[in-house]
Amino acid sequence: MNDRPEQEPGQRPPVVLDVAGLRMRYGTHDVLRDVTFRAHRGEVLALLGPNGAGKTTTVEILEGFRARSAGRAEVLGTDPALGGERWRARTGIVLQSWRDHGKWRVRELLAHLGSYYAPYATPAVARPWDPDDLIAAVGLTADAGRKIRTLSGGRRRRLDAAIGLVGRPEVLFLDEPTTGFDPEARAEFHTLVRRLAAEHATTVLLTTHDLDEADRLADRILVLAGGRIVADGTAAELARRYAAPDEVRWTAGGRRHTATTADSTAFARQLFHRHGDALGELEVRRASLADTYAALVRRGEREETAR
Ligand SMILES: Nc1ncnc2c1ncn2[C@@H]1O[C@H](COP(=O)(O)OP(=O)(O)OP(=O)(O)O)[C@@H](O)[C@H]1O
Repeated sequence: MNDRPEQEPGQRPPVVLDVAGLRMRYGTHDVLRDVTFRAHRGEVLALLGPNGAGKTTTVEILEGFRARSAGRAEVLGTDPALGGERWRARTGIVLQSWRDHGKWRVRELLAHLGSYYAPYATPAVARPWDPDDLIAAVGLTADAGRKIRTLSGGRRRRLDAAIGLVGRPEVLFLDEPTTGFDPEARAEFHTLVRRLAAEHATTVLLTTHDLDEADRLADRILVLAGGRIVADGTAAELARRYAAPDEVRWTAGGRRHTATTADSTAFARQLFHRHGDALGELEVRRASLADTYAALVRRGEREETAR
């Protein structure tokens, strides 16, 4: 089913996640100081940050599982701290792993959980997702009749994803969704998430440590460091806006040299000019997205310490 709504050309889809000045204090420690971002319908956002940056905390606040200390948070136009059953039925969560229900069979569990969502079906969104269609969408058809405790770790994670999707959520929260996936399962999962966004206009917020995953999957990357969003944009925008310097290496006069520069072409030109034939082993290493990310995190953490 394709439930992506008709949209006037040039019209921006509605805001689904709206977070402003979000703060979270644990004891005397401010984990989130001032987190501000928005997501529109059908957008996939990756929240990237080092260990302990507060990614899970942010997601849990938006899921309504954690009370914030201050600031504004709205999910589908509702404050998650006040969201009732009807609101919850429109959100989906993929938790780290579904440990219970080991004796249940895959299809049986999805049909059972799905039945809770039936009262929340609307003319625009049929709920729940048909179990067999959902099982096919996450690539578990061959395992539909198996008991959950006999599934491999990667297959369990696919089931976790199916559990998060069974109510056909309009917004989906994924906390490190592909941890433990093999490369093939990861690629299939990426395809599934992109399809949800493209065909069903599902808004997705996922946390990850994997820059490559964020780059492949997300329309926008948010970097959380020092309690703030220190960068917000596509991978290409981040690389352009916050590019870490290039590294240039060369030998001259029998010695090896290394320098960093924002303009490696101009730098190399100067080296040729200065050393002529004495210049050797010239290497230019362009800053990668990983370098840009590392530089952003360092800057965010430095700014936090300086406050
Ligand atoms: N209930 C709690 N009480 C006190 N401190 C907490 C609580 N939950 C989380 N923290 C602290 O808040 C900080 C952020 O934790 P959080 O799990 O949100 O980070 P994260 O970015 O998701 O980290 P990771 O990448 O390691 O999963 C950490 O220092 C953590 O120890």
